[in-house]
Amino acid sequence: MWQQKWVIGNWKMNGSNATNRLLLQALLKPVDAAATHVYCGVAVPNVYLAAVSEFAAGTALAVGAEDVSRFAANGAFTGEVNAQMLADVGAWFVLIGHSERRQYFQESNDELLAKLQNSVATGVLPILCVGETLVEREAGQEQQVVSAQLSLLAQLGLKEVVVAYEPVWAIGTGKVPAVAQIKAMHKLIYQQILSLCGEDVKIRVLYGGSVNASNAAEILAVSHVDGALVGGASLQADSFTAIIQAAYAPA
Ligand SMILES: O=C[C@H](O)COP(=O)(O)O
Repeated sequence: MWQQKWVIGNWKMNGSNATNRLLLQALLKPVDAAATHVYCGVAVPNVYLAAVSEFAAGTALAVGAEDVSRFAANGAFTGEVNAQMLADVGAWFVLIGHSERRQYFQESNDELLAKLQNSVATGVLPILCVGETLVEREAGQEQQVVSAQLSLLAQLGLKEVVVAYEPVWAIGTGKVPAVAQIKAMHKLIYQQILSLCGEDVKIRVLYGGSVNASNAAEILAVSHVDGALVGGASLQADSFTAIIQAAYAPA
C-alpha cells in the first residue's frame, strides 16, 4: 500500500442502509480489479461502520471512520466513539482534522494531537487532513498554515504517515488549484514529513477538493500526489469507479 495510489471516499454525513448497499454492490468489483495498483477505501458515518465493514469483508475495500474521540478510554463521554470502538467495528483508518471538523467543531491542535495519539495507539491508521482557507491562500500564507498543521506529526514518532492536502476553498466548490499549486504544496508536505518524522518514514500524500471523474487523471499524475480523498464524487458508483481507474491508468 505504500507504493500504490490511494483513492479514499469520504461519505461525510450522507447515506442510508439502502443506498450504502447499492453503492457498495456497484463498487466492490472495480475496487477488487484495481487492487494491485490502487488502495481503495471509504470513510463512512460511524453508525454505518459495522454494516459497511461486514459488506466489504473479504474484498479489497478498506473501511474507515470520519472522526474519532479525543478521549481514549471508555467512560462517561456521552455521544463519543473512541478508537478502540472504531477498530472493533472494522475501521482500518480514520480521518483526523478534516476542515469541516476544524470549521464547525472548532477542533484545536491539542484535540487533534489527542485524536492522532489515540488512533495510532489503537492501530487505526490516521489520515491527517490539512489545508489553507481562501483568505490564507490570497494572503500568500498557505505554506505557513499547512506547515503549522503538519507540526503535530513531530510529537508522534510515526514511521508511516498519511496526509490529505485539501485546500478549504476547493472542497465542494468545483474549484481546483492549478497543477503547479498542487505540485508545490505536495512537495512541501513531503519535505516537512521527512524533516519531522525522519528519512525512513513511509509516506502517502493525498489531494482532496473537487476531485471528479474528469480531473482525476491529471491530478493523480502530479508528482508527490499519491492519491485522492474524494467527497461528493465518492457518493456515485460511476464517478468513484472512474477516479479509481484514473489512478492506475493516468492520462
Ligand atoms: O474529504 C473530502 C473532501 O472534503 C473533498 O470533498 P469534495 O470532493 O466534495 O470537494
